[in-house]
Amino acid sequence: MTRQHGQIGQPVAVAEGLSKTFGTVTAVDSVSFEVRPGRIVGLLGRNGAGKTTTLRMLLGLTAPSAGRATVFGHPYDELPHAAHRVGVSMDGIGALPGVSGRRDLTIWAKTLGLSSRRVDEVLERVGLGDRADRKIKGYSTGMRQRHALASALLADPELLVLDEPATGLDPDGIRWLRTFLRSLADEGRTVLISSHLLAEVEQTVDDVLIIQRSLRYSGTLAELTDNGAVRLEDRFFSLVGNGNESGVGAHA
Ligand SMILES: Nc1ncnc2c1ncn2[C@@H]1O[C@H](COP(=O)(O)OP(=O)(O)OP(=O)(O)O)[C@@H](O)[C@H]1O
Repeated sequence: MTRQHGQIGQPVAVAEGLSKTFGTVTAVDSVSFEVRPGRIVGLLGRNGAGKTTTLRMLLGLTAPSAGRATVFGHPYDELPHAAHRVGVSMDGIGALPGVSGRRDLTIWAKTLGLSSRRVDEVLERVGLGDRADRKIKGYSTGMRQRHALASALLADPELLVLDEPATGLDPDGIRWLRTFLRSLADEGRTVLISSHLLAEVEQTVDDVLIIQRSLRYSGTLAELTDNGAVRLEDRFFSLVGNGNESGVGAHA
C-alpha cells in the first residue's frame, strides 16, 4: 500500500452537519464526526438508524440534504483516484452473480488497471483461493462477504468502508473477520464498518460512532466502556434508549 495521505493524525473522513431527509422521514440529522487514520471505526445503530445512509453520503452515492462529507479532504466525487484510495463493500455495489468470483474480480481489476496477479493475491487473502472458480450465485453468505472484501481490497486502498460485513457470518467467519480487519489496520489502513452486532464490534473496533438519526457518541471504545468495565451493549442502550422494534443484538 502506498500512503498518499501522509500527514499523521489528519482525519481520513469527516462528516460536518450531515443530514438526509427522504420525504417526511429524517434518516440522518446533523451528524458530525471524524474518522482517524489507522483505526478500526464502528458505526453502530439499530436497523433504520441511518448507518447506510451516512456511509452512502460519505461515498457520494446519496446527496446530503444538508451538511458536507469529505474523504481525504475532498468530497468523494472530487477525490483524485477515489476508486484506488477507498475500497467499498456495500449492498448494491454488487458482484456479477452469473460469473465466477475470479472472473468478477478480474473484470473489476481491469477497470482499475490492475494485474490478474492482484486478483490471486486478494483471493488468497480472504481465503477464497480454492473456491474462486465457482459462480457467485452459488456462494454461501460467508463466501459472498469474503468476495465483497476481496473486491474492496483489490486496489490496495488506504480506507475501507464496509457496510455490515459481519452480518450472516458463522462463528468461524466472525472470528476470521476480526483478525482480517485487524491485519488491515496493522498495515496502516483505516477501516470504517457499520454494524448492529454489538458483541462482535466490541471485540473488533478501536473507535465507536453511535447513531440514532443524530450522533449519540463519537470516541474510543475504551472511553465508552471505561476500559471494558462496562459492556458496550449497556452503554449503547443508555445512549439510544430502549426501542421496542430494535434490531440490535448482542449476537448474530
Ligand atoms: N432511498 C430511500 N428512500 C426512502 N427512505 C429511505 C431510503 N434509504 C433509507 N431510507 C430510510 O432512512 C432510514 C435510515 O435507513 P438506513 O438504511 O440508513 O439505516 P441503517 O441504519 O443502515 O439500517 P439497517 O441496519 O436496517 O441497514 C430508514 O427509515 C429508511 O427506511
